[in-house]
Amino acid sequence: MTVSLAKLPLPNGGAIEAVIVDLDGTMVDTMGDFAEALNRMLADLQLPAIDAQAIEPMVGKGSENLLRSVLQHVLSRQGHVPAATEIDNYYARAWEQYQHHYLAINGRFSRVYDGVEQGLRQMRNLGLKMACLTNKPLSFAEPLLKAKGLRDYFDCVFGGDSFERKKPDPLPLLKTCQALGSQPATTLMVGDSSNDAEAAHNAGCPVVLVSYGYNHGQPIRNVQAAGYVDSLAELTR
Ligand SMILES: O=C(O)COP(=O)(O)O
Ligand SMILES: [Mg+2]
Repeated sequence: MTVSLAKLPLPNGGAIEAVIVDLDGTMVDTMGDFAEALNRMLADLQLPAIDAQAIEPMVGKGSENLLRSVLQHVLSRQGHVPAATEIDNYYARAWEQYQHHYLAINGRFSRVYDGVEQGLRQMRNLGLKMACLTNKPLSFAEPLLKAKGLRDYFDCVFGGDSFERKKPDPLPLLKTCQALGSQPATTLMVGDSSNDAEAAHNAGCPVVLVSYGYNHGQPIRNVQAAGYVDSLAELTR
């Protein structure tokens, strides 16, 4: 089933008044940036490299979770599972190096998915209020959106460190609705993962998922949603 904004079943037959769009895996394919920044960081720490395929299922729950998963992966050897304390020993330096490298390469190894600009432009033309809500730190998200020419489509942008908790907690969605001045029931979340869907369900927002994103390595159609699209441009058809 594909879906368009005009056909979304909403309570009381209401219409969508606002849209909240996820960033990684929904608007921008950032796997190249993640791989580059993480491998530069791992080289600094004199740890083995990791390939993009192994990184993909780790993306979507913010940088701290990503770094801990990557350290866990590269510190695991046959017969050795790293203890939490072993990961802790690397964490502070890993975060510092990762931040440095990510900001240096941000956007250079990533690309905007087909249909994103068209979809965003059409949603703006419909007069919808629009926010970007990502689990990426805000200091990574803002320059990436600017570099890709996407920042000006949004009334506001929030990152994984903008609020007390991240998606899948509903708090960031509720706070974003507040900032937009919209009701959750008429605010559509557009994302690529169960993380986005869970946050939306718990916030009372309808959710549509893109078919091409990351979703922690799991098939996206196993995640409950009002619909699935192959391109953001489909939303306004
Ligand atoms: O976990 C991340 O860094 C990015 O996640 P996003 O899919 O919420 O943009
Ligand atoms: Mg995502």
